[in-house]
Amino acid sequence: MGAGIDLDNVVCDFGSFRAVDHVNVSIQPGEFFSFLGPSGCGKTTILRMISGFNDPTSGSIRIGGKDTLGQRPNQRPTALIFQNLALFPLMTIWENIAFGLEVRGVGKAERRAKAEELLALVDLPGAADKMVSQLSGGQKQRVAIARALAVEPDVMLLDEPLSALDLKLRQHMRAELRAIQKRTGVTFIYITHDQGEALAMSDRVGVMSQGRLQQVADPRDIYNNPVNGFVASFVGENNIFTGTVGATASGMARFDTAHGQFRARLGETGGAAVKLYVRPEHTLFATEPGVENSLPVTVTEVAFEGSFISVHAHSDSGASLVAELRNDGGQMIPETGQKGFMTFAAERASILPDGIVRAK
Ligand SMILES: Nc1ncnc2c1ncn2[C@@H]1O[C@H](COP(=O)(O)OP(=O)(O)OP(=O)(O)O)[C@@H](O)[C@H]1O
Repeated sequence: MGAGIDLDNVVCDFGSFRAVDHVNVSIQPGEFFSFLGPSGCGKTTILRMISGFNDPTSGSIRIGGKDTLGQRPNQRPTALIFQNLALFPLMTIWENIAFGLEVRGVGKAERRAKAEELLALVDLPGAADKMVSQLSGGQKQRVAIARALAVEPDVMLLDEPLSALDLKLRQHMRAELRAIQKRTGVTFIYITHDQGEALAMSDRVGVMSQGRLQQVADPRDIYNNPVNGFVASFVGENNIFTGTVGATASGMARFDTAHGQFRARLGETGGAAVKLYVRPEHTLFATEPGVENSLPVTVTEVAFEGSFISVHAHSDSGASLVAELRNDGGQMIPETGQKGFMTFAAERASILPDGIVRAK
């Protein structure tokens, strides 16, 4: 069974630069947890601190309830997987997988048996005697995972392990990784800048910006109820309006903009500057105006994307909007140049703080 990990007010400074800024999170035993954020937001630094390759400047990290202070990487129950797999090309697959066991003095028959067991777990039965060069990118990835699992870690730390694979394989490996994690019960901590990957695989996601954890929640909540403009924009697309909050009632508010008055859900704004965010898939094109949240527009482009159709439009007041319509035959698809209305339901639109969570 996997171990839980507690990050308690963790800070990491490189000289005067603060790479990780007061991060607090408890990851549950057996959880698949992803840190998601743009390049340079501090994800790798968090992973390196958990594995023991970097020390926190302040704060503490507990693995399985034990403080890791002073523990070297090889004293921690963690295994690390990188994008660069570093498999040994001159060893067979089973020798690669059993390498960590050999280092620990485990006998050959036992090593071979363990390697076979792990190959079955990662869905590569029969590959034991092949060479690394005979495997595809996705198969090599599975071997790397089997090799990391061979030493029976309580926590697997994965640093963008799928980013070198092509799109189709990456999508397939998402499901594979998730299945392997559930089969083993090992805690997985996954870092990625790919929101689709994080949402598809994780029990919970921690979204980061500039060293700070912005929101920790399950994937649906991250997407449907982002806490601020950074999370809303990093995890998905939006139509965005600037304006000011008017009258409020039961969690909803009027929002006054240069493009008219709208009504939307009011997030935790804390007095900060706000904007209105609505997803393209919650924006509709109609020939008649709706009762509220309806903007007269002219369609500028209709892009066929396969499962959906993107309708780009300009409002008479100068706003640019996008609606994504499902290609299910149930919706009227407008043509370029057509006049009409972009509308959205108030319950699907959110007024959120514009910026990011600042350090305390
Ligand atoms: N050893 C170091 N010395 C100085 N600055 C560092 C060091 N390691 C990381 N940084 C800086 O800390 C910040 C966070 O780096 P980190 O590698 O954690 O980001 P990341 O979110 O993993 O990004 P990426 O996805 O590009 O790997 C970056 O601005 C980086 O330049």
